[in-house]
Amino acid sequence: MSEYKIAVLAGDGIGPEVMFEAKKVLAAVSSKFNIKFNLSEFDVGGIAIDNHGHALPDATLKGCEAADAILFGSIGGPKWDSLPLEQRPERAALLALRGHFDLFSNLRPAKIYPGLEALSPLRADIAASGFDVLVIRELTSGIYFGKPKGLEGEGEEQYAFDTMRYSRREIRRIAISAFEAAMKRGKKVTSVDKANVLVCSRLWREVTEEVALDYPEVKLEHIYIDNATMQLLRYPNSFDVMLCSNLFGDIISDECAMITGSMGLLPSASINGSGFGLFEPAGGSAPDIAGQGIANPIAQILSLSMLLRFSLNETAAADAIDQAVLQTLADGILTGELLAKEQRHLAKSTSEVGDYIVGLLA
Ligand SMILES: NC(=O)C1=CN([C@@H]2O[C@H](COP(=O)(O)OP(=O)(O)OC[C@H]3O[C@@H](n4cnc5c(N)ncnc54)[C@H](O)[C@@H]3O)[C@@H](O)[C@H]2O)C=CC1
Ligand SMILES: CC(C)CC(=O)C(=O)O
Ligand SMILES: [Mg+2]
Repeated sequence: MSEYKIAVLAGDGIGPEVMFEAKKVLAAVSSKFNIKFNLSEFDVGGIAIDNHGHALPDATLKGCEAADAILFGSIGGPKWDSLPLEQRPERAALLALRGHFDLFSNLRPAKIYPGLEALSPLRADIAASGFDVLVIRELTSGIYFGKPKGLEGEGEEQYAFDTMRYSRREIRRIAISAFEAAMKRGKKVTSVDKANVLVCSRLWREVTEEVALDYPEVKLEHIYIDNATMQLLRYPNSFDVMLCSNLFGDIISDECAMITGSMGLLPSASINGSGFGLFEPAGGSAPDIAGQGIANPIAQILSLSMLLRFSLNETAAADAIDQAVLQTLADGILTGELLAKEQRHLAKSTSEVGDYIVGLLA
C-alpha cells in the first residue's frame, strides 16, 4: 500500500469550508485506491496570526518541510488588512511559502466544461467555440518578490515603489515549463508581456525565443498583456498555453477562471524543480461568501487532484476525481454562483457538492 504525508493548511475565509470537502474526497480515494494518507493540519494566514502571532508559524513551515506535498486553502481577509504589508497573510505566509520551497512554476488550467457553455459570461457563439487554456505563471520572482520601499518624501511628493526584476535563469526555467506543457497539449505557447514598455519584458521575450529553439514543434507567439485580456474574451480558443510573469499571470488566471463560469472552479499547482508542490485554488478567501456554506469546493477538490497527479504520481486517483467532478457538473449539481438568479433556488451547498463527488467515487 502506498503511503504519503500531506500537510493541510486550510487558512481563512472559505478555506476551511472547501478544505473540509477536499478531505472527504481524499478519504474516498484512499479507500477506493488503497492509498494511505497521513494528514497533518497546520494554521496559516490570518488564523495563525490570531493563534500564534505570525502568519507562518515555525511549526507550520516544519510540517510542510516534512510532508510529501502541501494542500493549501486560501488566506487573508478584512480582519488582517490593516497590518503592515510584511506581516499580512499574503506576504508573510503565501509568498513566504512559495519562496521557501522555490515553487516557481504555477499551473492554472481553465476550461469550459462540456455542456456548461451557458455558465460562461462569454457571448454564446464565442463560448461555443471552446476554451481550454493552461496558464503557466512564474511564481517566485518579478514584482511580487522585488524589494518594496516606502514611504519616502513628504506631502504630495511622498512616494513608494516596488521593483520588478527577472533573471535569465528565472525566465528560462518557467519558459521550459510552458514549452514542456505545450508539448503535451496543443503545441502552442502564447507568451504574455509588455515588451513595448518594460525592460523585464524585453528580456522575457529574448529568453523565451531562445527556449523555443529547443521546441521546433511548438508555435510561439508573443502578446501584450492588455491585448491578451481582450483577445481572451474575443478569441478564447486561440490560446493553448499562456506563459506569464508573476503579476500578469495573477491577473490573466482570474480572467480565465471567470470565463469558465466561476473562480470556484479554478485549481492550481505550484511546483519546484524537484517536483515538490503546493496545491491551492487560484482564488482567495472570498470573505463576501465565507461562513455561509455556499462556496464552490471544486477548485479545492481539483487542486487535490493536481496534488495526486503532479507530486505523488497517483494518476488513477487523480483521474477518478477529475471524472467525478465532470460528472457532477454535467449532472447540474452546482453551487449558486454558477446559476442565473432565477435558478438560484436550485443551488447546492458546499457540502452537497462535496457529498455528490464522494458518492461518485464510492
Ligand atoms: N491564494 C490565496 O490565499 C489568495 C488570497 N487572496 C486574499 O483573499 C482575500 C479576498 O480577496 P478577493 O480579492 O475578494 O478575491 P477572491 O478570489 O477571494 O474572491 C473574488 C470573487 O470570487 C468569488 N469566489 C472565490 N472563490 C470562490 C468559490 N470557491 N466559490 C464561489 N465564489 C468564489 C468570491 O466570492 C468573490 O466574489 C484577500 O485578503 C486577498 O488578499 C486573494 C487571492 C489568492
Ligand atoms: C498573494 C497573492 C499573490 C495571491 C494571489 O492572488 C494568487 O496567487 O493568485
Ligand atoms: Mg490571484
